[in-house]
Amino acid sequence: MGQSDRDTGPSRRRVLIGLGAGVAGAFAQEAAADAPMVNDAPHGDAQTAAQSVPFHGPHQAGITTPRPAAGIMVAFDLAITGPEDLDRMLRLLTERALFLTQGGPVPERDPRLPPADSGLLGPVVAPDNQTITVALGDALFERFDWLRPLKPAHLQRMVQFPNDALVAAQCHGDMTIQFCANLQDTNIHALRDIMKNLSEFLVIRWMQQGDVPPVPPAPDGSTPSARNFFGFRDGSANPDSNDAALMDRIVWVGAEEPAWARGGSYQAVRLIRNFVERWDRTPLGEQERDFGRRKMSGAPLDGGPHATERDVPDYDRDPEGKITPLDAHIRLANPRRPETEKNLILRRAFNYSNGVTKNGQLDQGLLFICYQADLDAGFIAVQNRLNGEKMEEYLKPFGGGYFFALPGVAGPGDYLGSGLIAAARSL
Ligand SMILES: C=CC1=C(C)c2cc3[nH]c(cc4nc(cc5[nH]c(cc1n2)c(C)c5CCC(=O)O)C(CCC(=O)O)=C4C)c(C)c3C=C
Ligand SMILES: [Fe+2]
Repeated sequence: MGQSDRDTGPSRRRVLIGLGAGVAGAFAQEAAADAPMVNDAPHGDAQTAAQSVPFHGPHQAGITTPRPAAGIMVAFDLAITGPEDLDRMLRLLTERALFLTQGGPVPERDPRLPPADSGLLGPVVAPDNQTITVALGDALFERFDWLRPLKPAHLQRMVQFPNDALVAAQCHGDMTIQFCANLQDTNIHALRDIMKNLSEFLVIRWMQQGDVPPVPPAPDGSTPSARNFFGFRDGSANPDSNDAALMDRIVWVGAEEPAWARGGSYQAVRLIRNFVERWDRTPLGEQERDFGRRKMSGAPLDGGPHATERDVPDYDRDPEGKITPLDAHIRLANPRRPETEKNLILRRAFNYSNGVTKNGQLDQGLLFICYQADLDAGFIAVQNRLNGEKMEEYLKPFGGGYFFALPGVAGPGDYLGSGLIAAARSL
């Protein structure tokens, strides 16, 4: 939807109809015309449509930038043979991502040609908080002799954890693009634009859409975390993404990686089905013990009646797990010991709802995405601690993979992966 489409409201109709009859008739008509009509578009918001996230910088947007309401993770296989193809693909992708994230008018073309744009957002593409985050997979590095020596130190193929039932067609890939925006249509528009403009290079392998329900601010002005499909607040204990020094330590890779990779981050993606029917039949107390938090407030179990999700659990005072079970999700995920500080990860998940399974059950779950500076010490270590958790009874991971999110695009002359291409050419 373009800017002009979003601002069109019922007032135009009121003016037109009000011109016709006598005063009373006109008044009645005006009131009726003011009432919303069945196919009026839901009201867009010009302010949120105009929100844009800077594209240039040392890191890609869409990792530590605030997560908007809609996301799509798309994994591609790439039709490339040599560094020249990869170079052309990445330059073109950068060009499209810059336009799509910053917005602007769609070029007009000779009507005998296909239009330049799908038209989904109208004649002017609004940025709508769009971010486009590009990551490369282990499969791509392993396929080519000219890329293998440049593979980031921790990048590897995702292997099955004990509770997984991985579906081959929904795992791995050469590249992912994470699309995030205020509206899902904005993401779909961006995906279609990229598919059209890079059709010679891209084949979609799998994709998953997801959403985060918008949450009104709390009375004290703070923003509570959104709820996942188990009804629990999700994100409470995420590390502070505004703390640049912390992000340098836990999210962005540094000197231990090949020079081209610095400023990038490891992306772990997991498609995790939630057995929501079974969950909804589980007693509240058991649900709360499984997570280690109160369902309504999100507070840790050892907090008092006024505790909030921002309170920090004190496991030292509960060594036997009498209040927060030792196998509660949050206690396993982050035991809060000095030696587990190195396992911190930045989570950026979305809820997904894919309709109904062949067995007639709701197909809902979590599009789990996290970023870290070290994949082994991050996602893999945390998942290994979670293996066997009580929550597994309600979870079935079936897809995803490990990828490396490229460093940012420094400025107008630069492009995504330029350092990797330069390194490949100098091998
Ligand atoms: C391997 C990493 C993790 C996976 C996979 C994962 C799946 C998963 N999580 C929830 C719901 C919640 N997770 C919460 C906290 C939490 N989860 C992880 C890691 C993984 N979760 C971490 C590191 C943490 C933080 C722990 C801490 O620091 O205390 C919470 C509590 C609220 C919060 O902190 O976000 C919920 C709720 C689901 C439903 C799920 C799979 C579907
Ligand atoms: Fe979790």
